[in-house]
Amino acid sequence: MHDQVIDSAEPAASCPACGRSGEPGELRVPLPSAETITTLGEARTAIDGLDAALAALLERRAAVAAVVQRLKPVGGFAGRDPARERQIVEAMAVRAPSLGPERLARIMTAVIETGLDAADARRPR
Ligand SMILES: O=C(O)C(=O)C[C@]1(C(=O)O)C=C[C@@H](O)C=C1
Repeated sequence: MHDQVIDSAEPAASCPACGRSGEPGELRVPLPSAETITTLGEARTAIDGLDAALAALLERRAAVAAVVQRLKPVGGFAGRDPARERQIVEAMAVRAPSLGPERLARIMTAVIETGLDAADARRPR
């Protein structure tokens, strides 16, 4: 049930739900379809697998966003780019139509601000 492959330049990560390895630099995750789930236990297992994948993606996203802060002329919260943030949300809304741009904007604002905060905490002083 490995429907999605996410490429990266890092070594292989195992599937958070079933432990199977992908190719080096890939995260392979099962994408359960909600229609086939009939019990609370199945639903929670599916959510746990999706959350494990989300955590791996959030960790990787934060690391990449920290690199962006070092590359930008003005990084961190001072270098916030609302147009870029809107572009990110619009692109995600195509893939997540049931959430839509307003809800995704709330999620991504939290993701982006958390990433900026983590990058700031990691920055050498
Ligand atoms: O693309 C940028 O300029 C970034 O700083 C990265 C990022 C992000 O986390 O995606 C963070 C802050 C900006 O407001 C927009 C996007």
